[in-house]
Amino acid sequence: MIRLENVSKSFTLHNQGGAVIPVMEGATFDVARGECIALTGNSGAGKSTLMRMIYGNYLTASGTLKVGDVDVARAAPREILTLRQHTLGYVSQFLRVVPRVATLDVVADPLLSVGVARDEAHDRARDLLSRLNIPHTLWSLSPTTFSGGEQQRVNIARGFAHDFPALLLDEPTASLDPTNRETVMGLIEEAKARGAAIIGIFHDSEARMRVADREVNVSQFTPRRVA
Ligand SMILES: Nc1ncnc2c1ncn2[C@@H]1O[C@H](COP(=O)(O)OP(=O)(O)OP(=O)(O)O)[C@@H](O)[C@H]1O
Repeated sequence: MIRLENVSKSFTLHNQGGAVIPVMEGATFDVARGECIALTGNSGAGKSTLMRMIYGNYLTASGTLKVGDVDVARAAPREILTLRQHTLGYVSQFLRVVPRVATLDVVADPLLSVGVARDEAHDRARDLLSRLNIPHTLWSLSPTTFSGGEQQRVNIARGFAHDFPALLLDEPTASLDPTNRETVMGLIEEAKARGAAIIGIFHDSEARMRVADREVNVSQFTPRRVA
């Protein structure tokens, strides 16, 4: 479902004399449907960079980076938007809060945008918000004023609302209490069971061992720096 072949990337620091910093070289691996792989490696190895490349936030210098049939390394912006709408979900650590939109609509939005009927989308959103222990009284309010933990859980609910065939998870259990952590582990296991291909960064090693089928150590793709 997700296939990387010889993917490389460098950053050009325009404000520092155009210095070019290679950060990724020859990244090659794939993720099958129903499989979860964990990106590991030292701090600075390039885990977040790789996730952002797969999501199309960072340009890929060379190689192929396929999600389904789409080569993200070469796709036009419009194709990437369609991919994000239908195929590739991303649960980041923080919610990008849209002012004045009710929490229920924030969570239902990914479903509404792929044409799911309003009632069905709201039922799914209610179910997720209940499972993630967001009090009923908050559902009609914008999450703007919610606590950090509540915003994180709203973000997770939104990320799991649509059954994306491929999912990127950036520290999905970070700073959750044990009950909510368990719920998120359950959501990941359900996504795997329905056939989602998942790539995650899990600093929580227990979570990683439980849900990941394999680890891919990104340090092997970090270019060697010549001293
Ligand atoms: N926007 C950017 N501009 C320039 N360099 C960057 C940029 N983003 C990341 N880097 C560099 O790319 C390398 C990889 O960073 P990245 O954040 O992907 O590592 P990581 O493995 O996710 O680390 P951590 O576990 O600490 O989050 C680092 O050397 C970092 O300085």
